[in-house]
Amino acid sequence: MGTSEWHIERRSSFGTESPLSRDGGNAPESGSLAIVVLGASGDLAKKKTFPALFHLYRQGFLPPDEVHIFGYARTKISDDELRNRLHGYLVPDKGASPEKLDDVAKFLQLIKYVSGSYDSEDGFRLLDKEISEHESLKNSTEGSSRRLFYLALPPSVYPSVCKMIKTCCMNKSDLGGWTRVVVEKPFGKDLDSAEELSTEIGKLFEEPQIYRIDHYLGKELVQNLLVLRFANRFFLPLWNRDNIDNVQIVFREDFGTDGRGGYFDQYGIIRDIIQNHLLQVLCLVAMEKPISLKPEHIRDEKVKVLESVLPIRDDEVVLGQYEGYRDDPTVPDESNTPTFATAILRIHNERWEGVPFILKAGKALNSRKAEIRVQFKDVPGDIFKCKKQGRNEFVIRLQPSEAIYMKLTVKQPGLEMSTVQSELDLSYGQRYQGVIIPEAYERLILDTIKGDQQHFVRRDELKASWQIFTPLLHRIDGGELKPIPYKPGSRGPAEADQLLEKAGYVQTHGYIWIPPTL
Ligand SMILES: NC(=O)C1=CN([C@@H]2O[C@H](COP(=O)(O)OP(=O)(O)OC[C@H]3O[C@@H](n4cnc5c(N)ncnc54)[C@H](OP(=O)(O)O)[C@@H]3O)[C@@H](O)[C@H]2O)C=CC1
Ligand SMILES: O=C1O[C@H](COP(=O)(O)O)[C@@H](O)[C@H](O)[C@H]1O
Repeated sequence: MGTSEWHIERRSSFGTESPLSRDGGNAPESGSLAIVVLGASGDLAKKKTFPALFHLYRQGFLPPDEVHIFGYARTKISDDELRNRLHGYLVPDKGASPEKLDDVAKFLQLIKYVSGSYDSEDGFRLLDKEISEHESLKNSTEGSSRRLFYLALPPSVYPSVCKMIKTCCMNKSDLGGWTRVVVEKPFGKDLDSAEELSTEIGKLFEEPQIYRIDHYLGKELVQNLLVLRFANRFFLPLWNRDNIDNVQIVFREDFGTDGRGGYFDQYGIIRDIIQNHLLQVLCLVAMEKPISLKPEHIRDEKVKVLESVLPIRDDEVVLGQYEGYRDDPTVPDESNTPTFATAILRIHNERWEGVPFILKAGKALNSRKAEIRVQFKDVPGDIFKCKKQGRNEFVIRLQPSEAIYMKLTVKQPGLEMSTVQSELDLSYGQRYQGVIIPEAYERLILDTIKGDQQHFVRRDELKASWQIFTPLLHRIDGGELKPIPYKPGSRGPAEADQLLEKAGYVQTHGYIWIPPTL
């Protein structure tokens, strides 16, 4: 089965053949695989990349007779020191069984560490030597070597690191094989810098070799969006401006920048969350049906949506900054960086004309959640006076407690004929008991090994997304727009709720969805 088809991943076998996803049309799906985590000493590597690799290993996707993992960074540490640093992040479940602990030890033995700089050949030549040694030990005769470079690094070093990989570390085999690079967000700071970065990397690698990761595309319910929309008759006729009043895509965190203030202050909430994660979700909610599930067909439709977005109006933006944000010593006292933003995007096409897409993200708020909330218009000719109960809503809770629920009006059970708002609820914890939902990074790294780019951002998508936000970001950077202070632990600035109301969102009072407990 090809990776371009919708399928359930086979847990027992490693890799599937996909003519479409091969880099050079000749990529082997077995043989030695070197996974190199650059920036192995950093936060992302220890919290996400290595744990994701560990989970893949435990499920049999990284067979030890084929795979070796390399950490690379400037910090001078030994193999064992890196392993010790990672150890605590590899046993997330409390009271792990002795077998699981044994898995951790075996996995850690697959990791080797190489220290070197990001802009000189010495370190990368050493890395290449280590990879080649591993390949000569593990390469199977019929297959060929595969090299995956994961850049868990600040984007400022991407160009030099890519150049070093290209100069020193490419896959050597003439039997095919491949070299792929995974780059983390943020890809640039605005349209020009993103294009510059893309051009520099594009001179070194072909687009099928570049995997721009956006981990929201690896979340279970984000991956479910196309199925929900295009495999259900329910939604087909309703999913348009005639029935939908407004759409909210919301990200909330109940903690602040927590030790990442220095990084965050250079970017702000729009570059950190909205321009990438929330906009990717918007694409999947708003795009037309692709002609097939081939990655390029899906990505073509996403680009069309992005290119249909109208310029953002200043009066449809509310920015906020939580009180205490500037207390972080790495944040300048005069920082104008928003830690909260609500922005309305308007899609100028036949399906969505007039429907506000409200993107909202904030740090240090009163709760942690990410969701898509599709609010329908009022029922015409309402004989039940439903309006007082609230509108129909279709909500996709991305996290925590993954769920899909539909708010609808029903008869209040009992003798009286009165109406009440209730819900049809598909809560994953209850419906899929015992099913472990894979971590986004786990799924996406597996896709890079398989050569499936469906859930990665293509260069033209990236460009179109920066085109939407760059004018607004430049006005914020220039101090023309100022964030409104808000209390940590609150809903954010009250002005954001007023904007929502102005955009047509009608809040349901007296009803709250509570995730069912088992
Ligand atoms: N952390 C997170 O939760 C997330 C991070 N990301 C992205 O992933 C990438 C890595 O993030 P994260 O791990 O947090 O970053 P870190 O700041 O932890 O940096 C990773 C490693 O890069 C090296 N490094 C740091 N600063 C520099 C510099 N100025 N020049 C050269 N090397 C440097 C350090 O290794 P050494 O000094 O040993 O070489 C460090 O251990 C970034 O692009 C980030 O935006 C994306 C989503 C979430
Ligand atoms: O990319 C980022 O995402 C995290 C939130 O990810 P989640 O999967 O926990 O929702 C955010 O905290 C961080 O600021 C941002 O860089």
